[in-house]
Amino acid sequence: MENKKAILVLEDGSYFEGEAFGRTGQAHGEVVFNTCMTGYEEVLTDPSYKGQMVVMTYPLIGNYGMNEEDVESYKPHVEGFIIKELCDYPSNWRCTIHPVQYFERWGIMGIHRVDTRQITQHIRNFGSMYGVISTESFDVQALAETARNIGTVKRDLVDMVSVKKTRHIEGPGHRVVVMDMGMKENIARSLVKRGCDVYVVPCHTSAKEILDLNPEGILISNGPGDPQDIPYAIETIRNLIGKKPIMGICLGHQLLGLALGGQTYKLKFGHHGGNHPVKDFNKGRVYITSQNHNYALRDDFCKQATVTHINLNDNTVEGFVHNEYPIISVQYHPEASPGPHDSAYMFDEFVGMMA
Ligand SMILES: NC(=O)CC[C@H](N)C(=O)O
Repeated sequence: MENKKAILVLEDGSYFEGEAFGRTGQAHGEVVFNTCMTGYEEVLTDPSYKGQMVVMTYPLIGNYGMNEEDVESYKPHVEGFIIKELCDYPSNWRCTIHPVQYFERWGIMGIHRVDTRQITQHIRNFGSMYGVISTESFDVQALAETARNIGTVKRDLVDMVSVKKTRHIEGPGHRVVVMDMGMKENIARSLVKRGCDVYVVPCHTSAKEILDLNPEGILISNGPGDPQDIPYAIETIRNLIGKKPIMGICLGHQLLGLALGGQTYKLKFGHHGGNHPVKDFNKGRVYITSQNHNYALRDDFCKQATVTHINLNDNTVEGFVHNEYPIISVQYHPEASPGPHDSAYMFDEFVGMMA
């Protein structure tokens, strides 16, 4: 692999020099760190990372290559990938493409041979921040200025990753409409595995159009960005509450909370990884969960719902149920991918609500 110099500059002026892989030029986004030890294919292709550059804390990435089955979307969505060491010679019987070729094919910028522990500690201490990866300019002050400006540009990230037209995955069981806010494919797979007849609809679909599909349940998916930036989705969900069983996952969970009158806030550096302990009060058990979010619901979020799950690391809200209607919602990822499968029971509960 050709050794081309690259630099990562954060908005506060701190910088890290390393080597480029994939596309060259410049890439920018919010820099977050992910603590998964495996699962880089799922991380790269999770649409919730739109607008973000991910630092992997695990030091060796790419050792099992890439394949077409473990992805969460047909293409990568990270804006940039920041790693300690990219494996030159991946080895796995399922590997169909080398990570470097994958990055080149999709025009994604990567930087490796940087001290990912130092970057992670910096973000832990000072919070997630915007950053720029560059192979063409090494002017730290100018790049830091560019990074600071990124945060001020508002974009509808959800609209950028949601399906453009309704997708139908036929099944013999309950009809579920998934509001696609940036759905990870394993949500669809988890429903299909349970026999559901799945309609994945674009984020701008109205409540009436959703109800016209005659669903037995509605699932609001994960997705990128700040939930408060998409008032149209909150309005749609408000018009669905009480009409059908609903399940919210991650961004979907935050939007449901907002539709019920709750409030969201931004965490210092978010939860991104496959090792977050969550207590389920109803079951009296602790599950290790897969997580990827920067925002959270306040714990006093509304009177109509009850908090059912909390994160044991920082006591933030991880799930709730509605006090009157069949609505369940979790901040973490019951579909895992990557991460532990402890929480797949949430999909069984959703199917149970529809039965
Ligand atoms: N994975 C998700 O759905 C993330 C939700 C939201 N974008 C957040 O960062 O909190």
